[in-house]
Amino acid sequence: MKLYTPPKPAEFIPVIDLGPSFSLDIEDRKAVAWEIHKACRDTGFFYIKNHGVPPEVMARHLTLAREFFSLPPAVKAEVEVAKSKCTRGFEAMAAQTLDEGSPPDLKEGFLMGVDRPEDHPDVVNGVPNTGPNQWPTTPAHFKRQFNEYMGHMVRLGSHLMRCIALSLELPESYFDEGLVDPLYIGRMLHYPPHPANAAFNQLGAGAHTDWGMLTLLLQDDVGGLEIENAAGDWLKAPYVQDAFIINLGEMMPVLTNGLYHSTPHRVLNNSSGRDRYSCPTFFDPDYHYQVKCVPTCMPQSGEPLFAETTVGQHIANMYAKTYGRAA
Ligand SMILES: O=C(O)CCC(=O)C(=O)O
Ligand SMILES: [Fe+2]
Repeated sequence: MKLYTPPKPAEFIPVIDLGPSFSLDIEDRKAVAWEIHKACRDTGFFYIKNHGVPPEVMARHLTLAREFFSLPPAVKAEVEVAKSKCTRGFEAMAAQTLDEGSPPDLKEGFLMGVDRPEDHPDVVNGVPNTGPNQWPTTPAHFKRQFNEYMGHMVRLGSHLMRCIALSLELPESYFDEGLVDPLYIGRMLHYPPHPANAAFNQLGAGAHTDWGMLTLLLQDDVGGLEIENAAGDWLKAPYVQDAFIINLGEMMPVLTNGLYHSTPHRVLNNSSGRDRYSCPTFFDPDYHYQVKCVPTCMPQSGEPLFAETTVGQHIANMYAKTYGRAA
């Protein structure tokens, strides 16, 4: 039975100490799962501390983003997404429009994901967004360091999915079958200071919800991320030292019959003269995983609110939609 009902829309984003979730004592793990449960039903956004990723790994990854984006435009263009069949590489400024109807986003980015060689059966069979990554040759350590960071993200994402299973009163291993070969996308983003001549309602990232299961966000101390609470008020999601921000993508309401929220968010770099860098990881079960209502959230009617889908189909639809708009 789930007694908790949010009394009113959140006015702040909780910071959850993930430390006890690594304990051998199930009661410790359940205590963290309960905090996650409340946050997922309320803001759909939370910070995590004591997550096991060393602070120097986080700092180094942000430095890597700064190094990459400061390369000359022609060098970045050598690996532009247009040269990839699976949306990997450099995303030019204003290549994406996250909020339909708004002007394109004032950000540039870099995307990598699960690396599949051209002769992999999924690539041969035309599975969307599947294939090889495109790596820049400078900085020389870019690929190695990015992959190392993603190792941390995959471990943390898998751990969080076990916490989320527990938070839904499911066995902790409930999602494991979809996490043998998870579908991850690592992104780096650069938001210049908001220009005075920006178009009407043009932001760094337009209001949107994320598409997948979990987003694990590393941001620098410039700030600019905002999230919409249930009352429709926009809250700032400021920098919290050594913390990641976790939010839920659109697959989570499907899993939970709407109990857990996929919260709209946006970015505006209103700092005076500082560039903002952020590194989201989109973490999903494997391409073929069926996303459907879990038993503990199934309504009595037996008919959940959302149609089931597969991870891959959903992600492919979203790429087509948001990059198509800017094009
Ligand atoms: O840059 C950020 O803080 C958020 C980026 C974001 O929302 C996204 O890439 O989906
Ligand atoms: Fe997002």
